Amino acid sequence: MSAEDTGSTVVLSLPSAKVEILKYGATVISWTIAGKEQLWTSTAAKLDGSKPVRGGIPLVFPVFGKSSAEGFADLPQHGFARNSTWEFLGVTKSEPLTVQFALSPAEANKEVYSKWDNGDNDFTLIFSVELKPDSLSTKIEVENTDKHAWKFNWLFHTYLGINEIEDTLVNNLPGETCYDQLLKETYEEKAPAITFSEETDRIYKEVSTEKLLQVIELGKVVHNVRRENLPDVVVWNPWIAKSGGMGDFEPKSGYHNMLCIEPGHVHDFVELKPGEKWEATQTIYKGDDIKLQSI
Ligand SMILES: O=P(O)(O)OC[C@H]1O[C@@H](O)[C@H](O)[C@@H](O)[C@@H]1O
Repeated sequence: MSAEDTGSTVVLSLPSAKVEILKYGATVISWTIAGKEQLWTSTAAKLDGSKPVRGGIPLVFPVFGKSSAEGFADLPQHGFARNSTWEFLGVTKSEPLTVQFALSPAEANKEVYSKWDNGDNDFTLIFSVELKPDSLSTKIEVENTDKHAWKFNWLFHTYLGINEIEDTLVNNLPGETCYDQLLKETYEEKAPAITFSEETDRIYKEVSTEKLLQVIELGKVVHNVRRENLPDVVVWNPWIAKSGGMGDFEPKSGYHNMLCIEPGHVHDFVELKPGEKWEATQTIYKGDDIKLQSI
């Protein structure tokens, strides 16, 4: 069991599992179990801090997508957490092996941070990564260290690795309210399972966190995604044309091998008053049983 700081990354190793976190964005860029990669990261992803990483688990804060809301309109898509270099705080627990990273205005990418309410919001983010033999947990704690209230979105932009998108489905979403970002329409999900045969970009809103999300390939559960305090779920696959237009998306056939299941709080902004804290966790774990949960 070890945690190694390589300078630009932190690598946690157990006998059969490993996770690599880039300090830029505190982005998990690889997670393996018995040598098998569990996430998808583009072979053309920039890992030099020149742009957010295409793949792994980018962190989205303080805005999801673009927003015209006051204080957010000038921010680029998905905010500044994914394009700021976080401070590595070290190992905080050995069993299970856990490390933490911090971001505050002092470390934040000034150019982007200053576009959030004119850089007027003091905050502390603490990001924890916990590695177990068959699971990876990522936890975020957001604290308002300012004298006034402010608002934010949070999202774990998780790129899960799969063998073939057309053999893949996601369960436990029927009956949920969905906003389709491509159709720009809100509807109730009627499909018994979510399947993929074209570009997909949907926000499932206020999905009970009692509901487990399972990624099932040819009848086998390949990922279980558990959420704490993360009511919304973005389901994204860029398919052919969209991935073709992204310079950092390689190989171009990569859309077959990835599916973004992105737990977050994005249907509205969370408001924090001075001194208040908010926390949320995503856990991805292995396990074979299909669990169907009713509405
Ligand atoms: O290219 P970016 O900024 O990393 O965003 C990728 C995708 O992120 C998803 O979360 C959004 O729903 C998509 O609309 C977006 O295209």
